[in-house]
This record gives sequence, C-alpha cells and structure tokens, in this order.
Amino acid sequence: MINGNTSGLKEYILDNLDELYNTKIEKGKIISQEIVNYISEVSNKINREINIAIDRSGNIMDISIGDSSTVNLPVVPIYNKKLSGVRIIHTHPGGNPHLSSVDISALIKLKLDCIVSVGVSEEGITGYEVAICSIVNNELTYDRTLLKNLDDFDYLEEIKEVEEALRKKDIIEDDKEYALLIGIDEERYLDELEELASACDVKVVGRFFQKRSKPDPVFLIGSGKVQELALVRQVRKANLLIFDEELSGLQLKMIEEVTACKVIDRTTLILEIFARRARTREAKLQVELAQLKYRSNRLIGFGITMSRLGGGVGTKGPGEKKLEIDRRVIKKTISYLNNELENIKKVRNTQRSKREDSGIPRVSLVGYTNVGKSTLRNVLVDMYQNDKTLKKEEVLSQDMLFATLDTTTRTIELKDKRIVSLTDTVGFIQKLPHDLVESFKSTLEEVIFSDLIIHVADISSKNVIEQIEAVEKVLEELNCLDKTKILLLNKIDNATKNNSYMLIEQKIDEIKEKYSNYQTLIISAKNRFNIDELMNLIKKNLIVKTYDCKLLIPYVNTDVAAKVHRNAIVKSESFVDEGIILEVVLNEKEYNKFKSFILNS
Ligand SMILES: Nc1nc2c(ncn2[C@@H]2O[C@H](COP(=O)(O)OP(=O)(O)OP(=O)(O)O)[C@@H](O)[C@H]2O)c(=O)[nH]1
Ligand SMILES: [Mg+2]
Repeated sequence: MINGNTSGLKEYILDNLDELYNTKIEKGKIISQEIVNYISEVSNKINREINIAIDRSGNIMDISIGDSSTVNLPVVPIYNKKLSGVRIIHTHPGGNPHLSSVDISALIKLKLDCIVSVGVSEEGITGYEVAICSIVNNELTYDRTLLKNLDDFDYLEEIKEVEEALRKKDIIEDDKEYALLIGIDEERYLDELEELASACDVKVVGRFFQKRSKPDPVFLIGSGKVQELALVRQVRKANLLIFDEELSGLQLKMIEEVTACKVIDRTTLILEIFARRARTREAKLQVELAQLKYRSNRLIGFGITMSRLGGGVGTKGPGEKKLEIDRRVIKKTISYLNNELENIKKVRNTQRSKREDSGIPRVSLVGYTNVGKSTLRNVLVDMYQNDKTLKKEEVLSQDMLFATLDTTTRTIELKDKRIVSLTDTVGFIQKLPHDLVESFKSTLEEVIFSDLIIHVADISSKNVIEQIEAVEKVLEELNCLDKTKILLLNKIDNATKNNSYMLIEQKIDEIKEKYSNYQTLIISAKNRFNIDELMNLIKKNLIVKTYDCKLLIPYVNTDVAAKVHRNAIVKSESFVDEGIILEVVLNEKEYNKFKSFILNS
C-alpha cells in the first residue's frame, strides 16, 4: 500500500509504485538506480515528496507520499545499543539535494542506517546527500556527504564502525532538546517561557530578545535578526527555537528554513504540556481538538517539523503519534472529536443537574497555574470532609505548571453543617491559547455555574498582579465577572520569607484597591494559615438555603426512598421497624416535596 497523501493521483502511478514492493535491493547497495530514477520522475511530476524505507534484507518496508516539502516517516523500531536496520531514501522536488535539519534529527532519533535525500527538478536528478550516524566523544551524532552517484557509497561498510561502537561502548544517545528562547514583547516573559519549556523536559541554553512593537510578517524578528539568530543557535548548539509569540504558518516555515532548526511557538508548547498532563478522556479529547485546530491553521509551516517528527516537543518518533497533514482528514477528526465531547458533556450535564437539584452550593477554585489551588483543595477536604467514610482522593498538587488538567469536584461541610461542593480547575496562564480556552470551556462550565468563585493568587510571585489580570480575562470570556468572588492571596509564608513586611503590605493594598469587587483574604494553604477564616467567608457568601432533616419512610414507600437517594444528599441510612430512616440535606424544592416524611428538622 502506498501511504500518505495519495489524493488525486492517477491509479496507474499508484499501481506502479505498489509494484516496487516486489523488488529486492541488492546487498550492499542503498537502493537500485532504477527505482531512484522512477520515484524521482514521479516526484517531479506530482510535485510531492516520495519516501522509501528499506530494511537490511533489502525489502521495501514502506512507500509514502507527502507534499512538496514534507512526508511522513513509517514506524521504525528503535533498539538499544544498535542501529534500527532501516534506511530511508526520499526525494526533494524543487531541486534541493540537501538534507534538512529535521532529516538529520530523524536519522539520530530513529538510529537509521542512513538517510538519503534526492534532489529532483525538471532537468532530472540534481544530486544526492547521504547522512549516517557517527560517534564523537561518546555521543551519537552524524556525518553527511554530498554524492554524484549513489553506487559510490557502500553504506554497510560505512556504518560498520558505528555499529561496533554502539555495541561496545555506552554511547550517550542525546535526544534531549536544547532550546533557545526568542521574545519581542517583554524580556521577563521569557522566564515563564523557560518554565514552560522545562515542564516539557526541554533544556534552555540561551535567550534571544529583541524589543519590537511591530512583528515582521515573514520572520517575526526581521530578516537581519533571523540571520543573527541562526548564528547564535549554532554557537549555543540549540536544536529547538521557541518563540514567545504565536507564529503564522509562513513565519514558521521561513524561520525554519533560514535557521535550519526546528521551530515552535509558545502555544505549541502549552498545548504539548496539556497533552502530556491530560488524564481523563475528556481532557485528552479537548487537548487533541485544540492541537488540531491550531495546526490546521498553520499547515504550511508545520510541514517539516510536524509530519516528520511527530510534532510538538520531545516526541519519540513518528508512528508514536502520527500527526495528520491532510486537511480533509483533520476536518473529519475535528468533527468526530466535537461529537465525542458533546456526548461527554451530556453526561456531565446530567450530573450537574443532579447536583443542582440537590441544592448543594457550588464553589470553584480558579487561579493562575501553580498558585496552590490543588493544595488548598486538599487541605479543605482534609479538614472539613463531610463524610468520614469517603475515601479521600488527593488531587495532584505539585510544583509544576498545569499539574491539574481535569476539574474534580468533592464536597466539604461548612460549620453550619451545610454541604458545599468544591471544584478544583485547570490553572490559567497569560496568553492562554485561544483554542484551548474554547476547548476547556466545557470543563470550566463548573465555574460558570458555580455560586461562588474563589480566585487563588500567589502573593509571593512578583508577577502577582499580572497573573490576577490574566485570570480575570478568562473569567470575562466565561461571562463570570459579576459572580460573587473571593480573592485569596496565598503563599503569604513564602512572601514574607523573601520580602519586607512593608513591601508586602504595599502590594496587598494595591491589589485590594485594584480589585475592590473582590473580598480579599490572606492565607497560606501550606501552613494552613487563615483557613478557618476562609471557611467563615465561604459560609457568609453562600446564601442558598438547605435543610438538614431526618426522614422516616415507611417500607411501602420505598420508591420515595429511591427518589431521595437519587436527588438529595444522604448522610446516613438505617432501618427500623417503621421503615427507613434517612439523614439528609434538602434544598427548598426537595424540602417541600418530602415534607410529609420529615421526623424533625
Ligand atoms: N510556600 C508555599 N507554597 C505553597 C502554598 N500553597 C501551595 N504551595 C506550593 O505551590 C506549588 C503548586 O501548588 P498546586 O496546589 O499544585 O498549585 P495549582 O494552583 O493547583 O497548580 P496547577 O494545577 O498547575 O494550576 C506546590 O509546590 C505547593 O506545595 C503555600 O501556602 N505556601
Ligand atoms: Mg492544581
């Protein structure tokens, strides 16, 4: 079968290519000249790359067609201490015989026997470049050679040394990504970008900043600066460029071409982190949807990077996560994902309306990423658990960005014995990719429908005000600005550690003044400071009335008992001669409905 972008190709071309699977390549040869001639001719005619993968026995494993500048690689098995035994030959229509940086990185990551590019143009084959793995200072790297003729290159002979060394020595197969961060807005934003990068296991080796009020439409930082960037990246040995601004498809493509380096932007990085952290099916679907939407708008640029190396950051190789480059397929997948999400949403709505019926007030924790929402939630659930028999389930709380990606809801008991539900949400961030906000809106619906929003901020962060502002922006998008809100200034322990009291007081005053629509409280979730005060504040702000009562339901009315179980919160259940005794919390509606069964209240 011919893989990849076969749309619109003549039947006979596909048949002829398919025939190639029956040929066997002579031992020692990379590929036969006949096959190269044929695929070059076809490649030129259809203006798409053609890729052939061959194993050591000389069998053709895969033939794929891409577009004019990219093609998908097949799944290649990766072994320890040896090469994969697969070689890849592909055409470059347009005449350029040189291997791209992405080709080279595929060679090393997949430990290919060799990778060959064949430049083809109207005049025929313009030349070949071949690269093999090599070892320098115990590190896996590469050697590349331009060739006039493929027969001059005995690849088996050439890779003998590497194979031997791989077997014997402990070679560092450094597939880590070393990134250079590039910004044009404010230099300090690169701090956060660096944190985002390390959340993706990418090591940052340098920064490149150029203040610019008007981004260049082609290179973002301008064509002169991009040349400079290309040099810096060589000196720093970076193999990844991360831009703090969203790049257009054209910018991605052009910068990648000039710097010969993989290029991604902040949004791609954030989407990648979300993809890694998502746990529930819903979160996974939402992230995939956001990624697809983002990518489909930038298909030209993401070409090389995305299709060859499986996209984002630190990906282990094609096949592991094959990313589509075909617009139609993407469109289909997007509509499939939307459908799936719609179904999940229905279930969620039923659950929510059940909670609504029960009249339990809903409280949501929102805030910038890493401010301590999950920590606070765990503390509250630990201290004010309403059902001691409930198994405590701790939400992941960690010192990393976006530790929580799924909203989780638990109940706690207020001092007046009322039960409230508490929802922990995904952390917000500045310049949160719009597609992501869109996708996560359904998860954030818990916020939209909540009776009280607790906005947690990190008073020990020097960017606390900007972070509050970023969260406010998302709340605005969710139409939640006029809800009852509490602003918690968390991590006061940390703030007082590094700053003078006066400075902090000043900051707190500034925040109080700026956000006078909030009720503000200083806490430390970690040290459990002011938590009691917080509970009082929550109580004061939830005006929804509930009734704690005991019901006696005669055995002839077991259907009523079932109804109570379905709708209300049942704290205990016991069986006596007269019937079932239920200790329950009822809202106004239920109170009226079940009034006749009430023992006392
Ligand atoms: N010093 C100090 N550290 C805290 C406090 N509260 C939370 N932390 C730490 O801050 C880090 C982040 O806490 P999380 O609870 O995971 O933050 P989050 O807001 O849920 O983060 P995301 O889920 O990523 O949005 C953890 O290392 C916590 O231990 C506090 O009151 N003081
Ligand atoms: Mg969290």
